[in-house]
Amino acid sequence: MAEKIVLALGGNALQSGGEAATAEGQLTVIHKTCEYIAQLNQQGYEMAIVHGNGPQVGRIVLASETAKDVTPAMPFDVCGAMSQGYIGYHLQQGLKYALNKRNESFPVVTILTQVVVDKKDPGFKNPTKPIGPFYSKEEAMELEREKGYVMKEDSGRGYRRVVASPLPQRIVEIEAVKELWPKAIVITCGGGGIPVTENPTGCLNGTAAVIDKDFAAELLAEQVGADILMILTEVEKVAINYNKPDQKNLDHLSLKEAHEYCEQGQFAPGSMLPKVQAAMKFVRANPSKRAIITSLDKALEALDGKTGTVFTFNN
Ligand SMILES: Nc1ncnc2c1ncn2[C@@H]1O[C@H](COP(=O)(O)OP(=O)(O)O)[C@@H](O)[C@H]1O
Ligand SMILES: NC(=O)OP(=O)(O)O
Repeated sequence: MAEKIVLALGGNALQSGGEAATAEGQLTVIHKTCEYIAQLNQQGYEMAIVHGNGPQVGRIVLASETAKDVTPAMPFDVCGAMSQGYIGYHLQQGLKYALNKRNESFPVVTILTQVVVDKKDPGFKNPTKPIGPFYSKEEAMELEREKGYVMKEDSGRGYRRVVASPLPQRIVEIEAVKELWPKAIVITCGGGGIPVTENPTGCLNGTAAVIDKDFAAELLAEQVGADILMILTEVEKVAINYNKPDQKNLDHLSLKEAHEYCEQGQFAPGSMLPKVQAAMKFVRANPSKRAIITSLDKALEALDGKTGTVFTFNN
């Protein structure tokens, strides 16, 4: 039987580093990304794709705020929905092209996905999710003063606006995902899902936040019974002493080892830490399964056990 994979696509799979997040730039990068995904499809894996949206939703929010004198600014959740729509559209186009080249006519579908979060999630009081472009320290301080943004340094790459990132609790469209999965490559929970809260009558309301796509991918992987959670980012392996002379890249992490390294602060919050935590959560819930963190171009090799950092429950 085909193995089921949930793929979480990081920023570099959608946009090249440092460049402005233009639609054209994104489509060019996505075409390359889709070549790798089509290879996985060719190998017979059943896949769902979850993608990030930090740069995109940040720019949509900025554009909307800038245009507020001519048309009312869009609420944050609507900006999230717009980012799901346009990234999904690009992935559908890129995947169709890559599959056609291989004479495969597999359907590809994007599901606009809402994800329920808890109104009382502590994430609402402590913004951590970086969105939009990078700024210098001086620009960041001015934005804090002028617009009331919360700005934070992002992994040595510059300053970015940070917003609330509550944990995903429930995927509203999960039944549709399960229905479509065997018949199509499903793009779902984009940008971690459109964050909504649920009132006691079951009514859903959009909320101002950006859910972490690695945590949403993990929740999805659990709910569809995926065999593998694969988190694709810029680095081939997770490291300890990252960016230091004694950096050590890791081939394998048991739950216990990963926990110890987290305690030591080896993984940067807002970048590698949520990926490691998502991988740990998946293997804790599925002790016989594995999670992998690697780069997009190494995905196939990592599935063959040749590279990447593999997380398992035990050693
Ligand atoms: N311990 C670590 N091991 C490897 N990479 C790390 C580590 N700590 C921080 N990083 C950085 O985290 C980045 C991944 O986070 P990020 O760029 O936010 O993810 P995404 O690909 O989802 O956009 C890596 O490219 C690397 O620069
Ligand atoms: N929503 C989200 O996690 O986006 P990034 O992967 O771009 O941070």
